[in-house]
Amino acid sequence: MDGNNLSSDQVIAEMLDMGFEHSNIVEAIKVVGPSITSVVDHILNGASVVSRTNCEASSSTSTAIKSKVHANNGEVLKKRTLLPSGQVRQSRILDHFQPTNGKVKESTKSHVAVDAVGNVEEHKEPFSEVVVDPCVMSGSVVADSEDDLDITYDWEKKAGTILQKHFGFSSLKSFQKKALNAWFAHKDCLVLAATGSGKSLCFQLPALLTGKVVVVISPLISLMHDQCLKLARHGISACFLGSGQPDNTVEQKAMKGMYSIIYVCPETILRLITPLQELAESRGIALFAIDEVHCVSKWGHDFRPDYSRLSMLREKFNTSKMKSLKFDIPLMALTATATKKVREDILKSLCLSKDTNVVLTSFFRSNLRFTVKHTRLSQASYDKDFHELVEIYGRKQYTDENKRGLISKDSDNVSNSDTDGDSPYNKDDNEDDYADRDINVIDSGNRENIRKGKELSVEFLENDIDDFQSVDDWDVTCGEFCAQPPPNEWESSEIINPPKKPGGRLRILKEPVQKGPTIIYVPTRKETVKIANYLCKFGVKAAAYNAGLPKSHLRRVHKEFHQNNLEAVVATIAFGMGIDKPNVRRIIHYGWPQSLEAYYQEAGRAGRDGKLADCILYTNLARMPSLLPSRRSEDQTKQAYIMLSDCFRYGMNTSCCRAKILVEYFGENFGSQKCQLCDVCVDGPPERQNLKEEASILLQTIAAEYARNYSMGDPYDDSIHFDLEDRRRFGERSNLTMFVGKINEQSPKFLTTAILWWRGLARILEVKGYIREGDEKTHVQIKYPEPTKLGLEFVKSGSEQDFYVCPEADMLLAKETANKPYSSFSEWKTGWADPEIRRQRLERMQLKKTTKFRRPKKKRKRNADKLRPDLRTSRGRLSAKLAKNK
Ligand SMILES: Nc1ncnc2c1ncn2[C@@H]1O[C@H](COP(=O)(O)OP(=O)(O)OP(=O)(O)O)[C@@H](O)[C@H]1O
Ligand SMILES: [Mg+2]
Repeated sequence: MDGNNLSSDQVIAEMLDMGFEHSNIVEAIKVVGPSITSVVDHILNGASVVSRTNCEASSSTSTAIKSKVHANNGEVLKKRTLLPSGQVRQSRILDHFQPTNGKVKESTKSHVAVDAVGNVEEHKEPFSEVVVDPCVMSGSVVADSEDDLDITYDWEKKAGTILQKHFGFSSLKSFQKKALNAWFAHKDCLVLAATGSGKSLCFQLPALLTGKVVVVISPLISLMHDQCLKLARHGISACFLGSGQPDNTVEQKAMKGMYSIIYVCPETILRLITPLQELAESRGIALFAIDEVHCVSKWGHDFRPDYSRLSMLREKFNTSKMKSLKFDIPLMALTATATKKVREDILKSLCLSKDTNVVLTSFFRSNLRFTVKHTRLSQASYDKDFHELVEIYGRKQYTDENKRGLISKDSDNVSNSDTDGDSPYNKDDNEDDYADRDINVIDSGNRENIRKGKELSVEFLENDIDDFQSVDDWDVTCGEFCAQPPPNEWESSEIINPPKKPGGRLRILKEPVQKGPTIIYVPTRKETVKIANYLCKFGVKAAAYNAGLPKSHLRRVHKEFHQNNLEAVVATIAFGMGIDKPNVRRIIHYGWPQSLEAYYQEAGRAGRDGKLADCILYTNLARMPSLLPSRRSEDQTKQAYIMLSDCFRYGMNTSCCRAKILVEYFGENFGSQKCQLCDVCVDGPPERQNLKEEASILLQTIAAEYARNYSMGDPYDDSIHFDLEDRRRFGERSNLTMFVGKINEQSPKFLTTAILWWRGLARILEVKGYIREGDEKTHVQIKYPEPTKLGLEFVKSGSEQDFYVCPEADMLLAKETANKPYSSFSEWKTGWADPEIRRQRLERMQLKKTTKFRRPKKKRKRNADKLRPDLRTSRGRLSAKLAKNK
């Protein structure tokens, strides 16, 4: 069967069956072409050059060769000890680093085939994988300990060559070296490093260094797909497995060792344990990498139940389970967003070994400029909030041409005849039927695909959120990205400090960021469409992205975004993890994120080229955030509230560097450092105010209630809380709003101070340890305040103690709006007791009423004209009804 007709694929498969090393086969094919005889000769005879014309051999040679191989295995398979069962013992990582006299084979430029679904096959064309010269390797003595050779130096040198050749980078970052050192020492490793710092390289290099396979567990198909395509660009063979993989031969090929890197979703890997064990015994598995490992933890922001079953990997791929292994196959777990609690959970849930190395780097991203802005988050505020974006992208005119940008219809003009049932956008299945009606994501002319009455409109979407529970939820196999790397990609992709300017980093805040794409994150699907619609109207090339949209649309958005054809993507969290586009200049969160983990993860999509990028959180500071619906246990709900509360406090902060809050949230000590870029660093904190009077009155009111309700025991004892029985006895407890009501009754001075302001003060008192939450439920902010011992002491001290604090954002907002006419519901609620405010408001209401009711009257008249005269009055309608019933 050997001959010129055999494909590289077949030759590799045959020879893997014979027990040859995959890397040796591939290397030999590159020299002698796809012929079993020539490849075997090449390997066995020390790389003697066999010309392609001599490659012909009959298929019968195959069996003969097999026996020859086994007879000669002393040469080729010296480093693979044959087990009694005939299995080949998997070599140690060290075996791949015998001194090679610097001989790392130069190979031709890669020609890696990428198929329609993004799998990258290495055996179709010669490809560039660095392999150790088989002859040198087979003749060398395997060193038993790292001390015998300068192995560390050796792998670093090789890694350097690979890095330069495949990725164009000059050196490894220090955390990458540490992670690789751990892997090299056969140890498990937990890598915690900032978004965009280059964690992927830590697990991609082992495949190239050893010629063995690396298996990467990843939570999203779109993410796996994206990474496979990137690897293709770098000449590395990879594939992804899971429900999103339409080609069912890929799995078989992967299990035969035909790809260097296998991406797989957690659900699928659990099914593949046995074939993977076989793979470990044939080509060998260098490493299991678990990317986005925070998904393991219930306390993280993206819990995925299937991740928690990955402890199976430690159980099934160790030396006691697999006799052919000399060492347990190392596990490498990686994330950019894990708090201390989550880290502990990861170590425990994955059953990582006791001597797991934890590689922890700074989470600080020095080129990200964080800002929080207040807005009402309504359609009415889009003009104010997005005018900058419209200006940046330079098309301010609303034109019909612009209108076609993304989603053809303005939400205001949606025809009610387009019922949900008719809309193609409600049908996720059979999406290809609708491909031609797809949403026009960019302004590329008057495409036929936007048909009258079939366009996407806000009405077609529920006010749904994207909740992330399984790999299929956001399954977007994106097709091929043809994006070329930007010219200086290699140089610019290091995370660097923004350029130093005279005047220091503070000056940079005043500078606009360069032009480049923007991602706007919103909580609901409906808002993605509304805002994208709005931006398109002003000529911004914008697209909506949420898991409810047809997959063909999502694919297009990915593609156009990566090809720099889109200026803004308005997305739910579905467009988050793993987006690695270097030039994203702006991440806008329009509404409260659910946690700081999610926020930092999404913000981490910005500025991955190291250049200055903006991360702006627009939110209504007058409103407390609420939890978006999701499946949660009671414990998880509590945790979700804690995370939401941390996020809320981040937004309310006015005195601490935002980057400091963020990195310290992940357990990093930022010390007295400041980012010098965020709004707080640049604007400075607000003036400190002595709020002793306000603090005293609030504490007194709370303490009075506490003393009244709690008649037994020592009120100064902090351990005493109201239990449920107490509550039953004394009725419902007073919440903060009731306390403020009491203050208003007692002190007219505070009549105009909004509850919004008191809420801020209550948070400050809580942080200072003067009050605590009296409810066993967790709330976004203190709701049922109880005094602590410290608080009661403060009350006792009368007005002796000063109470200097920086007002929080809601307090500033409350003061700012106190003298303005009411503008929002929350402000409307306050101030009615003040006769002057009441008079002004009533006057305004009267005025509004008279103008408002003039128009509808006309309308009613018009409608009335259409009605039969006898039905115009209720009496007429009643008699008509009675007549009908008769
Ligand atoms: N040693 C290096 N030198 C220069 N650039 C590097 C190096 N390693 C990785 N990079 C670049 O860093 C960028 C981000 O890499 P990667 O996607 O692995 O980040 P990540 O840490 O996984 O981020 P995330 O947490 O967001 O997934 C890539 O574009 C990559 O090319
Ligand atoms: Mg990553």
